[in-house]
Amino acid sequence: METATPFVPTPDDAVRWQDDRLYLLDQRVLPARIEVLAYDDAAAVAEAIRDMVVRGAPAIGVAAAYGVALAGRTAFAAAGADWKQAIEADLERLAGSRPTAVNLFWAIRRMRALIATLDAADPFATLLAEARAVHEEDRASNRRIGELGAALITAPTEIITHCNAGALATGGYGTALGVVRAAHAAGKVERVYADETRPWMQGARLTAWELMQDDIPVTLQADCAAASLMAQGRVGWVVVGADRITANGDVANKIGTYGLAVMARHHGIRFMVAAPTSTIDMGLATGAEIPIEERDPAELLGCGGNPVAPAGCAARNPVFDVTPAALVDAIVTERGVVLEPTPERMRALMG
Ligand SMILES: CSC[C@@H](O)[C@@H](O)C(=O)COP(=O)(O)O
Repeated sequence: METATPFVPTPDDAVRWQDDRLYLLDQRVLPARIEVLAYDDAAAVAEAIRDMVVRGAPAIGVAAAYGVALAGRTAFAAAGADWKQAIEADLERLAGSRPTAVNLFWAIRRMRALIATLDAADPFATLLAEARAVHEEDRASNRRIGELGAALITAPTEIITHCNAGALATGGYGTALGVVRAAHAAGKVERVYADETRPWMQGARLTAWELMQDDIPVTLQADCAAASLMAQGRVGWVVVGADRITANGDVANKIGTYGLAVMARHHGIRFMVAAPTSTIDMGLATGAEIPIEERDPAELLGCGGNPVAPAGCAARNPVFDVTPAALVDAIVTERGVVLEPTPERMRALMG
């Protein structure tokens, strides 16, 4: 992996295949630096997912699909006709990179299903075409999610969003921010409040950056400022993305989302989850079964390299939480909208 500048990236280029290489916009250093890293092998892509060079559930899935294509290229170069055995270690590496976003496992399963149909010939072109399809389909899904989500917003209003569920977090356009983009184009967004999203600051570093590039009015707030803003009565919707939605409509998303949903219900504010169906895991009955990633407490104990807590202080750093379906007003997918999700309504959506 190396730093490369073959193009000037926009938020829609967080993941890009070009010149037979995978390029990832390094989300760890935004917005201070706009840097693109180049990847030629799956092990490095798995590391990029773990280290959050690329993050956000759909973007992780898209990057993993390209990672499988790279793995196929490496496996055929090393083992020729025996490439199917040789590719396994890389598939495991990719699957082990992060535990919560189900799009990762969805993408690997889709690539595996294709692998099962292939013969001993060089698989690279076929795997790459599938990865490109995963990428294109995600972009198209987000456009549709944007339209459907914006249609639910019936009057101009202020919106709170949490973390970053924008172009950067997807194959392009965004899920929650796709809804915001479409609603803004329709004149329905008076202002977006971006929670800063401790400890990784996706709201401050990524969402504020994306929305400012689109000239969508955005105000950054500390996570703990959301309740007092809601009490002022101008916010009509909370719009967030998801990392995994279970068969009953429970939603895992960035830590702090659950609290926002509780506060939104208290204030009579509606709560929208925007996500492609690749984020829905019908194999899990409820959110209690979702593996929640715990990251290094160092992410919490320091900020930008500066300590913010006493040395030796114990800390917990779960990076996702589960919002119960009962607090969700709408799940918006490319296949349609589920209002007040129940197992029956989720089954009807997923067929
Ligand atoms: C469209 S992205 C949806 C979610 O993946 C997003 O809200 C989120 O929680 C991202 O978490 P991250 O830890 O930055 O990968």
